[in-house]
Amino acid sequence: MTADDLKKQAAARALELVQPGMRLGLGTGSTAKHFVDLLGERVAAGLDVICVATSEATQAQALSLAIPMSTLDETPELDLTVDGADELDSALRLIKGGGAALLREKIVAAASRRMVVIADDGKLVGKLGRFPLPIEVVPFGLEVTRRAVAKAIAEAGAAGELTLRKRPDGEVLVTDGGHYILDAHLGTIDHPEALAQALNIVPGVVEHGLFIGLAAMAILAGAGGLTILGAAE
Ligand SMILES: O=C(CO)[C@H](O)[C@H](O)COP(=O)(O)O
Repeated sequence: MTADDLKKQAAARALELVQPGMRLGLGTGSTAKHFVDLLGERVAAGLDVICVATSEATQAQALSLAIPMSTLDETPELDLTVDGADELDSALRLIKGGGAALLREKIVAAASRRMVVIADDGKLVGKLGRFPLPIEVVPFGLEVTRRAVAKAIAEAGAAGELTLRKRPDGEVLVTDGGHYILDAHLGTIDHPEALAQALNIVPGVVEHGLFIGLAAMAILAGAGGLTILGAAE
């Protein structure tokens, strides 16, 4: 079974949580893409839902499948958001933003009664930090912000290189919100809450990829089947 098959299995299990009439947040990335594809099939078969996307890419995918789309301004309270993650631990603390959508992903997750993570079980780690932590920053004053981010990371007891994310063609990546991303290569994050708080107050930091206290459940697919973390309902 391929990693993509596992992602699809997790997405299919998450689809079972969707009820008619629900207001849904749609995540971003290759795993969330499976969920949106499967949801599109259910919508084509008559399921009534209204959705908000976490990225322009997901918005385009959902519209191509004729999924009814809204905005957070029109639909500020969501019942369920289903999204992928780059890493998670057993306390359902996440690193997100590998697909550069962390800002909208966090806003949508926070507007949802319930956030469910779907992933292959290779994303589950004992300690967060192997995946570089994405930190979204405004382009203005980048070097000043980079130094302040480095200081905040050190104060939270972590250390590692900060790299400005580039696109495959070598140009600086610009997010849907018009910002840059600094990836913090930390190796391990011993104190995720402290790091999140330290980053929250750096001027120029728009958002960071530590999602703490947002996910209520994770559906992890592995060779041995599905593992559910958190509250199943
Ligand atoms: O946070 C994200 C995008 O910003 C994604 O959810 C995360 O990168 C996981 O992606 P994938 O399902 O492709 O592994």
